[in-house]
Amino acid sequence: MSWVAGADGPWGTHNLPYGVADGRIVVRIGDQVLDLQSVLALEALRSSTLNDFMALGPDAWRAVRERVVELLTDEQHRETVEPHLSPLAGKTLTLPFAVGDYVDFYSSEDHATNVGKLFRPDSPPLYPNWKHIPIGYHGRSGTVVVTGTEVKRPSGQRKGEAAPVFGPSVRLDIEAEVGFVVGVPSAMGDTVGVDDFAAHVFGVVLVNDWSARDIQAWEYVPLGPFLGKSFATSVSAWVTPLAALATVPAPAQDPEVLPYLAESDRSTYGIDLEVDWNGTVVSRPPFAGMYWTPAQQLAHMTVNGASVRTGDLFASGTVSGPRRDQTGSFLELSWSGADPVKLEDGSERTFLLDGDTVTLTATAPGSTGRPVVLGEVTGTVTG
Ligand SMILES: O=C(O)/C=C/C(=O)CC(=O)CC(=O)O
Ligand SMILES: [Ca+2]
Ligand SMILES: [Mg+2]
Repeated sequence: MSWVAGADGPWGTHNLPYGVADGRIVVRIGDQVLDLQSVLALEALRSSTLNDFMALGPDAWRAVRERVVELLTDEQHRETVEPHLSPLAGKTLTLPFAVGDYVDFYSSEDHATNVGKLFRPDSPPLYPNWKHIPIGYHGRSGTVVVTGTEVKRPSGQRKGEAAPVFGPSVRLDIEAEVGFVVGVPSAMGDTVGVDDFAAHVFGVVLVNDWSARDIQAWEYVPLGPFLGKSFATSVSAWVTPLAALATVPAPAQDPEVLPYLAESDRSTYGIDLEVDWNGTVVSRPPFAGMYWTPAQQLAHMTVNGASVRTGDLFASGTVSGPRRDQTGSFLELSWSGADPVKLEDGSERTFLLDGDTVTLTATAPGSTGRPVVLGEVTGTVTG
């Protein structure tokens, strides 16, 4: 048991996510943060991003985590460590890592099926490739922003009656996703095997991949997502290390995948998300049901010899479950606007209005048996 007040809650020593508060690397414990460079003699922690630390790899990550648990648990360290704890309230949390490349997948069968039906009503919802290849695209890392950053409604082209129309998006949406942060890079020409995920990936963030459906629907043929998604992607301020999370079995795949995607132990994380729209929980997307696992995504992303770098972010794709109240986008939740969502304040919504706030939260089974809370990601839309 930790000597820190509040450590018996969800932010105990079983969790210990990493972040950057007032420009310094910290871990969260209860409602406080521990300044790591003050208590650990590790050069990589003298930084305002996690990148140097993440590049050190699993042995260093494990050693630091074990030492921090010891410092916060063993009463003999209290006197030296306590001065380096301070309240989280009032601190400025910045993007915890310098984002390298950003890739976004499309790995929920339910989401892909729903979007297929809504965007391409005259074709089968899943293309024949979908169960053979983790579909994804390269996004815009320069517009990945930390939770709390306002999101300005994008303008762009959308389909009109006779000619395209230009103006602010009228179908602004969210995508509730789980993001994976690369720590250990790979060399160009090398591949990362499907069983080598934990040797490269440092941790997990929550992601909101804001999406302008009207811009997207007009522009995506034939090359895929572009300006409808590149204006903002929000991530949580806390990176939950993989070590904090328990693994759970991933869904079986049929047909059998190619050997480079075949995992010896097919597992994922039991991350249960909640989507809150202006104070009303409208959806609870279950990550564990995703068809393609993050290990398969990383293997696929590098199978052509493309390297990954420290700070690369790859997101799962919208997390949707089979039920309407488990969908990770408002496109699905409102069935493209046909079925408005009622909020607790009595108002109705289809897509986002200016002033709306969306907050994604999540919990997951933890590696010690205690549940882990992930850092939230929130954003308010401005006109
Ligand atoms: O199927 C399409 O044309 C488009 C799909 C998406 O918008 C999904 C996307 O960005 C990937 C994901 O988040 O699942
Ligand atoms: Ca997405
Ligand atoms: Mg985006």
